[in-house]
Amino acid sequence: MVRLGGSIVAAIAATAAYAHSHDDDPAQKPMVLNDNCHHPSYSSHILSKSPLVIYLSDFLTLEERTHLTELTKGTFSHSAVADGTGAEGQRKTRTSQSTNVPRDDIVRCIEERALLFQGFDVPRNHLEPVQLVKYGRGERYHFHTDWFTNPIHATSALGGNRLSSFFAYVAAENITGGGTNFPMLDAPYNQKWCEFIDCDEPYENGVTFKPVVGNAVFWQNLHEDGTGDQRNLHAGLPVTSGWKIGMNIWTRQGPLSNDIRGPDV
Ligand SMILES: O=C(O)CCC(=O)C(=O)O
Ligand SMILES: [Fe+2]
Repeated sequence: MVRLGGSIVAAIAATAAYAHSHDDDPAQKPMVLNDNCHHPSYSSHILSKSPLVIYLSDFLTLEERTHLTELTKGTFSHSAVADGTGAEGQRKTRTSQSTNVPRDDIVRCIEERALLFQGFDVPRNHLEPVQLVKYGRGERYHFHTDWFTNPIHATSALGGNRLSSFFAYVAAENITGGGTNFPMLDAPYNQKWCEFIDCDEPYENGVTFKPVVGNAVFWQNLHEDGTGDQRNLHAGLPVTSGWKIGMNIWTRQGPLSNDIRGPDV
């Protein structure tokens, strides 16, 4: 294992439970993509180095966004939250609707982009099914971390915990509100960020990413030793008018079974 910086011992301890061989499992082999998978030339801007948070502009093309929206029409249902608070609690915490996206060529192409962004060492079966989340007026997702605090959701059979998250803005219409707020991040100084971040928020509210369609936020959920990083606590702020659709791509520490990942279509 080659590691740049960080503690090798901690890194080995964190990944040992998820050791994998690239040779025998077809799901670990590089994806075979059709000729239509062209990655857009998106830009990356580091927002925070610790925790690692990177803003990606033009991460999704217009064609991909249209396709994702068409593909999932009529399939949304009330979003689940894995915190064991019971159905009523779930409804209050996360009032959005969500759906898993069938993995066709275009979705595989987006998955490949998310994997390549993370280097060359993340096998594709570490990705959860791509999820879309839709919010109408008044809907929100209260403060949470994407990594699971309850170990029953992070067993090795479930691929361990969520190492990283991409949250992309797929669609929005007449939207006010609906930003993604990270209260523990320091707001950056340069005015150029105001294109992507709500610069009207008071400094003590942290960073609120505006729902700019096509763009995405990437962040690391876990520390090097595999424990959860509380600093990436975040919320989908209430949509005050209009609606938005976002996309989650979550990478687990280890492989997920085909049952969980679902079929290629
Ligand atoms: O809607 C947002 O802005 C954030 C959604 C989110 O954090 C999630 O789905 O885990
Ligand atoms: Fe989240």
